[in-house]
Amino acid sequence: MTYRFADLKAACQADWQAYCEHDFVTRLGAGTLAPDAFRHYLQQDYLFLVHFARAYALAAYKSRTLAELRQAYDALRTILDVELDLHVGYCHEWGISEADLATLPEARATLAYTRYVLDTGSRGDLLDLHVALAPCLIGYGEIANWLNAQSFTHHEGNPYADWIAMYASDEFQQAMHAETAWLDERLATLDASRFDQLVTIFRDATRLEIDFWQMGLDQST
Ligand SMILES: Cc1ncc(CN)c(N)n1
Repeated sequence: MTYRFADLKAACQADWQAYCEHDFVTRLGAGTLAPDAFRHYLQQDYLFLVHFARAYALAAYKSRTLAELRQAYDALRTILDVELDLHVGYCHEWGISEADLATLPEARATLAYTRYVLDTGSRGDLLDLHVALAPCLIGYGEIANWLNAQSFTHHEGNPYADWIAMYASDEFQQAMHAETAWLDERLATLDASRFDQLVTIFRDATRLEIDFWQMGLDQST
């Protein structure tokens, strides 16, 4: 059998759907999410993105070729210069200053997810690390597309419209497609036992994304 990224999702179908169609997501689309829940999510997501950037620094360290090194470098630069910059600006609009962000305590869901990704990358190889990062990069792109296709999603006057637009943007969508293509190429060479190892990583990371949404909804720390 020749594996593709779609096979990872199919192996974790229920978890993937619970992540992509979580209540936090549907309320974002409908514009009914409690502002305090979104604010809490934004704060924790800042911490998440800092560790996400570190994960790409780890990807650089794990690289074996110049192409892999460049891929990690480009991703790290995009997170720092685009996603984190946009995020800090977005936090500002929601009344959260950079000084607040610098002193935030880390919620347990943030700690669990980010350290899981870093640990998976530390003990495994570059593919393990990319699979642990896939729910993040590919998931948010799919979520934005799914929201844009739902009749309950409001674009006019929705306070979360900018957030959806950020992940539906050409830049983010291109990064998502490039990552899917990279994974398709790597997964195609694997045997069943290696693929099963990666399913475990992908499922764990997807479940940790679900917990991250829930942390936002519950405003848990
Ligand atoms: C928790 C989480 N997962 C994914 C993304 C998209 N990079 C994000 N900003 N935050």
